[in-house]
Amino acid sequence: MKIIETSLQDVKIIETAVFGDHRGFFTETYTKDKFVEAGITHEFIQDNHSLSVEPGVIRGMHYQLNPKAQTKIVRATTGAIYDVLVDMRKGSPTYGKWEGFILSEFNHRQLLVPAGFAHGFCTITGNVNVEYKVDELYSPEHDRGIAYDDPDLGINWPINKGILSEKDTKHPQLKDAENNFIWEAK
Ligand SMILES: Cc1cn([C@H]2C[C@H](O)[C@@H](COP(=O)(O)OP(=O)(O)O[C@H]3O[C@@H](C)C(=O)[C@@H](O)[C@H]3O)O2)c(=O)[nH]c1=O
Repeated sequence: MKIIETSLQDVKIIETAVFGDHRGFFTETYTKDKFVEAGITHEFIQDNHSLSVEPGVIRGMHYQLNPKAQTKIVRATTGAIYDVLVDMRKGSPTYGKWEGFILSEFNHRQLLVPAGFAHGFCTITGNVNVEYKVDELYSPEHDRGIAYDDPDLGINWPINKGILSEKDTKHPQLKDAENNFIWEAK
């Protein structure tokens, strides 16, 4: 298993060994011992799965407030997404910064999204299945978002006009968002 650091503090790309043959491939997507050895020690207690039918669907930018903040491990099992994270942790060296990552059925990459990051993605193909593990249960009372098109963030999405849920058209900018995250050095 390979761990690749990113420009965002504590965000990591995970590459598991993929064994291809004439039938297709096999990979262990989550193996507790290997992940713990790589420093990913969270207890993942819920698995999520979404389907986005069209290219250009944007879901985001989502987070849950403490004490229900979630660490996530995200992957695309069909199609491809441009997955974006924003560091919302006050005091973090990368506070207010964003980075985008291609996650696809072809690169098998998974992304570790630490608690305190807003997370969202844009589908760049049709029929995109995204699956992710979380270490806190869904809590509608703690569920929050920031605007995917916040001009202060300037996220460079791969499309001009996304297909969004009604909820996702109404999020505040980062500067006006409810935010109780503090970065802690490891
Ligand atoms: C996230 C979630 C939603 N739901 C319900 C609430 C709602 O009726 C329906 C659809 O919810 P949403 O519109 O929030 O789904 P979606 O926009 O796909 O939300 C997801 O977006 C990505 C980017 C994330 O990072 C996730 O954590 C999550 O916020 O599913 C659950 O029951 N459990 C969950 O864990």
